[in-house]
Amino acid sequence: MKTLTLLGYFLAGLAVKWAVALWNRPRRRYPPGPKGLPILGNIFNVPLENSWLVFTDWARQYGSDVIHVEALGKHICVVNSAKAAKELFHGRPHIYNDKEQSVMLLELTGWRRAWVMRPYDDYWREHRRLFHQHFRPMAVPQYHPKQTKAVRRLLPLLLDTPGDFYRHIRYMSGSSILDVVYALDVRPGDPRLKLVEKAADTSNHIVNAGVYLVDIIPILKHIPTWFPGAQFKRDAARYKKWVDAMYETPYNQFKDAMREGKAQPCFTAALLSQADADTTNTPELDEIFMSLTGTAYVAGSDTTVIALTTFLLAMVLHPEEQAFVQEELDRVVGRDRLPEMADRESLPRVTAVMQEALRWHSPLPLATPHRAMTDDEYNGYHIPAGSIVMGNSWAILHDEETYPDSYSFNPTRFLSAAGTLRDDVPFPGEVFGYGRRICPGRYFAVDTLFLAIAHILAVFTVERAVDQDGDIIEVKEDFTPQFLSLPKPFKAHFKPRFPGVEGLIRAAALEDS
Ligand code: HEM
Repeated sequence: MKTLTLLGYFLAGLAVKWAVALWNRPRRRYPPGPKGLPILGNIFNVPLENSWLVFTDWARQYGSDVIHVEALGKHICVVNSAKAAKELFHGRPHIYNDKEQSVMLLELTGWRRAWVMRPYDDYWREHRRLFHQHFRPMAVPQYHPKQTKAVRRLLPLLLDTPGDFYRHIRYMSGSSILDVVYALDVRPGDPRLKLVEKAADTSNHIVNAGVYLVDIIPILKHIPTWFPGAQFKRDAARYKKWVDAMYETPYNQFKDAMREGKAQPCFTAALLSQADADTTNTPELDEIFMSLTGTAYVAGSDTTVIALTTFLLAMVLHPEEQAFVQEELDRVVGRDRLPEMADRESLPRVTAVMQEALRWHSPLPLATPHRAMTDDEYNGYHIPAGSIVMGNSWAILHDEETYPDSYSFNPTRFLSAAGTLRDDVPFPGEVFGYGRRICPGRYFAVDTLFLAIAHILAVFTVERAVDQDGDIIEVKEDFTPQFLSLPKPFKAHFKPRFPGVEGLIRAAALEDS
């Protein structure tokens, strides 16, 4: 008992010392933001939902494109303009390309292999270099046949069970990545697809859950799983099994197939054959390759699904924009065949609608948080080393000067009077993040989106569904408020556009199987 009392005094003493040190630390001129409480800072101001909207309002209210809040000694800076994002993330790469290290994600749940979260160091550089070789603009056309196949397999699913469109799109996006990465030909419901979906869901769950106490007090990672309040450790242990299996199982299966001479060309095959024959079996190299291949699925699948679901919501809400794109598809592609990648130059309206869907509501409105590696100054304000620095893509893509009437869904903003793509309205690149950490899968993603949008609008009109009584089911512009933000569930109907659609769809799906 006496020991416990002494321990109590000791901990209380430590807490007071920490609080006094925090209170007495030198005051710096941070970027403006809401005034916080002593010690606790802005802990009660930091928005947990739709934070991009709150940060956008603060930027206006405080008249600064970079704003600052502090919670329990942690500094958070939010960059709300394209100019500041360019200057900081792109212009000062040695400062702003690091990532915050989460104990929950990286140490407890097996996500250490997700190099999207790795620090800005040589290990990350090696991943980035290898990934870029296979996903740069010159490399991605090799994937077009597989992407086209996946999109053409989506069409009969939408025709037969349109009500399940979200599940079908998830299948299309996931299966195309598994095909490109491991040459896996998966059908809906395939256990290999289920495995990666289940593992990927854990990262969404953790990220959307907000802050874990163990990330604030890392020593908690040592408490035993049976301890009261250690639910996070029990969850982490469960997640780790799935996450490890997601990284290891398809990769090891592919290596087995390669040994048996049955491997098909894909990203994993290219990595393995590129490696020096003597070193292919080193555990270090296997770790890097597993990290590269598994992360492609996690980073690329759900983001693409969200972008496509957002596009579908926009089509249901704006039938006139849909008809505008369909007029182009009928004129360029006709009704005797399906669109192809080669049609892209002649389909600027399809590209415009894709860009507008990404701009209107990006899947990651705050991209992913970066971390300042050293102290810095911006516009006379101090940004301390260790700050979390977020690019507010939502604010940048709703800047009225660049995108007038920015809340409206208006694909023609990207088109000239002659109907070509304008080069004075920027591609909404902030959707893919910032600086050296900008999404390296973006060229592949844009190709998938183009193909999917062109195919869907060529054969279907996406419209409001009707209920059992024949009444139209209304749809609202409503998105989930967390980090990965997608349209809240809505109903849509996929109406075949012309007689003969069904034959076209089934023939193409057969051809590509
Ligand atoms: C519409 C689809 C996509 C969106 C909106 C998207 C968005 C993003 C964003 C916002 C980041 C973080 C950038 C930053 O930290 O500043 C990122 C990183 C990343 N993305 Fe994507 N992405 C998409 C598709 C893909 C695809 C298809 C792949 C793979 C084929 C991919 C692979 C990655 C990887 C590996 C990273 C980590 C890069 C690094 O840390 O250096 N993404 N993506």
